[in-house]
Amino acid sequence: MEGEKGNDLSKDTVSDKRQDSKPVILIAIPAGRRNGTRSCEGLIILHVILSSSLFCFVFLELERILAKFGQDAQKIEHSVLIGCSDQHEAWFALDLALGNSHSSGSLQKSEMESELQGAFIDLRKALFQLNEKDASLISTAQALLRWHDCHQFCGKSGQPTQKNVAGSKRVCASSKMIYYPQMSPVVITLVSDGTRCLLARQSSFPKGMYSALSGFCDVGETVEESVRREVAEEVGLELDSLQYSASQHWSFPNSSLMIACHAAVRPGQTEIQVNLQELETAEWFSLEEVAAALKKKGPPASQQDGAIPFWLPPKMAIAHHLIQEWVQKQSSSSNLA
Ligand SMILES: NC(=O)C1=CN([C@@H]2O[C@H](COP(=O)(O)OP(=O)(O)OC[C@H]3O[C@@H](n4cnc5c(N)ncnc54)[C@H](O)[C@@H]3O)[C@@H](O)[C@H]2O)C=CC1
Ligand SMILES: [Mg+2]
Repeated sequence: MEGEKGNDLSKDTVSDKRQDSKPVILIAIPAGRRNGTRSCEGLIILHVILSSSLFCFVFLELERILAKFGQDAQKIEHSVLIGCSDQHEAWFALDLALGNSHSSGSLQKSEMESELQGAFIDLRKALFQLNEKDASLISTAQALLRWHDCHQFCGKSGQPTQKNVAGSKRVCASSKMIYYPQMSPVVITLVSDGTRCLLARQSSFPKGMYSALSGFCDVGETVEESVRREVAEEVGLELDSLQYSASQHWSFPNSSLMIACHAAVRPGQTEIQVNLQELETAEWFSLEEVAAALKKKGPPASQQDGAIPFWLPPKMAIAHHLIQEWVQKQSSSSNLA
């Protein structure tokens, strides 16, 4: 799919531009998994075609499909604006609310798949297959749709809230409260001692995968304070310096703004105390080890003794970007020496 999201198309006026030919991306959030808690992680499924690009429908086609499955075309009003093309063609996303074979009155996943001649796949897997632009659209779509699903009632009056047409907010007519989609800021930090970098594993990570240290920002903290606290909490290190690198929207567990930083400890102050409540392990790795791991694509096969060699997060994760940046910086400074 071509085009940028975030073009100059006002979210509140886009309703007038929504016409029959506008594309819609279909998303299915299974019933029982719609509560927005950590257990939702990785369970959202999306429709992607095998050629690794997003599969979109125009409204008329979608109306026909919904009618075929006995669904009201009004369901399309639940769609949310997720971006637009260079030609100012608006893109919307719709949660199909698919049921399983035991739920009645909802669209059935398998029947929908045969009608669409495609397959719903896990969000994490979809993100691996798509290009950067499409992956970003899909994660925006999932985050917005899940936010709407979890904010149908006003926290003050208890009354139902109403979505605006674009889906950029919800309003309570009774209390006049306006709710906007939320993101949680998360810091992710690659700590270096000058020659090695510190990588850690959480028990929930795939076997053998190590990443940079991460953690949610607390209310009232600056990014710098969060980085220093998280590193101290998770591995007991005091940081000497830190530097911002990049940021990324991340769909898991809900909607996070990942803020990536490089950090350094003073030489000789490298002894770590791993907080085993948060991490499974943390270790210092040399440039050679990290550079070799970066060259591997995806999880390596297990060795004869069953052990999985150390590997790093995939390209689409900001952790990968941080690690790659560190390797480049270290390699160029060792070439200069
Ligand atoms: N894109 C990437 O490269 C990476 C992304 N991440 C993401 O960063 C997130 C945070 O990293 P962790 O080390 O797990 O954080 P963490 O070290 O702060 O620990 C997670 C715990 O923080 C608590 N918490 C506080 N505020 C929360 C909030 N707003 N939402 C959910 N839980 C909250 C919960 O008890 C949760 O179990 C992960 O869920 C992961 O998906 C982590 C590493 C790499
Ligand atoms: Mg953490």
